Amino acid sequence: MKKFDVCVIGGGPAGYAAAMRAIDFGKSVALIEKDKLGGAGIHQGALWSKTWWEISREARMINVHGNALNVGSTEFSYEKVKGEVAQAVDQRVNLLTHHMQNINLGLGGDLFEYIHGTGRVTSKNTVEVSGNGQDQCLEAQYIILATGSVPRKLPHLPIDEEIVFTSDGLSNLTHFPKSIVIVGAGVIGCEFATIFSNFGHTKVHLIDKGDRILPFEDEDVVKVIEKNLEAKGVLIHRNSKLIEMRVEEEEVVYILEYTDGNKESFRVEKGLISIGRVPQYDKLLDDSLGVEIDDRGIKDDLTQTSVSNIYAVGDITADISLVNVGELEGRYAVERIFGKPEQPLIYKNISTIMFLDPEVAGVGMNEIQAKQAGLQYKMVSLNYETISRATAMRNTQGFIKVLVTNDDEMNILGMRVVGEHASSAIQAVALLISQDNSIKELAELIHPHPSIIEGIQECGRILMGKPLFKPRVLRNAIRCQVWDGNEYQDLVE
Ligand SMILES: Cc1cc2nc3c(=O)[nH]c(=O)nc-3n(C[C@H](O)[C@H](O)[C@H](O)COP(=O)(O)OP(=O)(O)OC[C@H]3O[C@@H](n4cnc5c(N)ncnc54)[C@H](O)[C@@H]3O)c2cc1C
Ligand SMILES: NC(=O)c1ccc[n+]([C@@H]2O[C@H](COP(=O)([O-])OP(=O)(O)OC[C@H]3O[C@@H](n4cnc5c(N)ncnc54)[C@H](O)[C@@H]3O)[C@@H](O)[C@H]2O)c1
Repeated sequence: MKKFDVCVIGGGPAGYAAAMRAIDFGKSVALIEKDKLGGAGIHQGALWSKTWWEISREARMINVHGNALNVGSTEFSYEKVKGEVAQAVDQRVNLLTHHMQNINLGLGGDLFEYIHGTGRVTSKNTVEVSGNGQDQCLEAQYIILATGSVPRKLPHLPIDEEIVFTSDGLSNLTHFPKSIVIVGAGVIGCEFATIFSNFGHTKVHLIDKGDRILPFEDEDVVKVIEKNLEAKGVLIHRNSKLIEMRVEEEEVVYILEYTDGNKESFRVEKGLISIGRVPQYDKLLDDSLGVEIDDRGIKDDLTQTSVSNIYAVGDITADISLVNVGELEGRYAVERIFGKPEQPLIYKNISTIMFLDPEVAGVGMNEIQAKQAGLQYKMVSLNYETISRATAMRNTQGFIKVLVTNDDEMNILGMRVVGEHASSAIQAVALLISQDNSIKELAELIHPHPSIIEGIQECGRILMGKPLFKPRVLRNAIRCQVWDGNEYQDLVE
């Protein structure tokens, strides 16, 4: 039986990051992957969907600016776009593979081994690997579970991955459908509504069980996204509930019931179900192990499960499903096992981008979360029209919104940026949040010009009462208020 210091099950972002960090400690590590290296970080997930999004944006630009450039209307070839996306995926897998294949060079021993097969933890220190024609059993001092998540399904939704898809099966599509209904208007649903509507070949219908799209995001953010989706012909179903969905003559028929009791039936070519993801641990653990599991998934205390040498990282822990969080947890678990973690595992400064139209970047709390936490906070919101980079881009749609503590310190609680280059604005604020630091730090820091991040600097100056643009003059572009637990009060007269 081969022996390793660590056995990592799952070769997605969390597992890969854990394995690579173990090598830094000079530990022997086996990385087991049952399907495709990279997991949802690459395939049918982050990289794949972002490549679709990037190309769809270019398509949209060509369509929008076509007249000015004398291009006229353009048909985009589904096959060619799909081919380009496949190349992006291959490129990334090739990089990881090359890196993995050469990782032992110069280490003075074979520390790393990649094993293709399905892993199953049979005892506290043993893992069985099957399905690759060479079943084997490994012994490991520590085991890290990183088997990710899969799309959530419900019995009344007829998912067949041919007519009604999840994101996992969407690459089976062979053409831009004439119409598609997307059930679940969260991150995946709205990203694909953006992608399909950007190409302009598909009529998109969008449904959520919440009373609006992106129900977990602030209303001002959602308003901009809704407006742009609807401008591209997306039908957002409101005040209604999906009561039936079926496949009929190779098309999707669905019935909505409105709040007034009326019902309406719709027929579209395809369906996409994006109602969340669930952790994947089916048949992963022998019952005798006693790893504690609750209705959300495997229970962990800062990545350690109830069995002391078994750790769980990434989507399997059912907290936050993001590549950066998976990597953070994977690295943290290994540092905790073999040394002292360099940083505590904190989630309050996790940053995200939602790839919509325009992009939405977020770090820390939004207003919904701050209110749920019962906080009083100061809020400043600054429209893109005040930022000269946005003027230069000829696109001033969007805003920056910063939340800070309602005291003299004004420590940053969170930020949302909606607009072009939104993601460029996140890093500095993420750092300040992790340090429990104040917006004042940014107000005095010299920023590059012209840049979107100058808008964050201006937010700081507004809160400190020394902005370039006076809120009382630009009332439509600047809001500066305090939420006192019950209502907003203007901070500038
Ligand atoms: C459509 C879509 C778009 C997304 N976009 C973004 C984005 O833009 N940004 C972002 O940060 N996140 C995004 N995510 C989320 C992100 O992809 C996941 O949070 C991340 O991939 C989780 O990493 P993981 O390693 O925990 O799991 P996964 O990536 O799911 O990897 C788990 C791996 O484990 C393997 N596995 C499972 N069981 C076994 C077993 N028994 N033995 C061996 N191997 C096993 C699986 O085959 C898989 O390769 C997106 C997800 C989806 C679905
Ligand atoms: N850009 C990114 O970072 C990115 C992109 C895609 C996915 N992801 C990750 O993947 C995860 C999964 O994405 P997702 O969009 O599936 O989940 P989600 O939690 O973002 O959204 C699910 C949506 O489905 C709705 N819903 C739930 N049950 C429903 C039902 N029965 N009928 C109608 N609507 C229903 C919810 O109200 C919610 O709005 C996300 O939480 C995110 O962490 C991240």
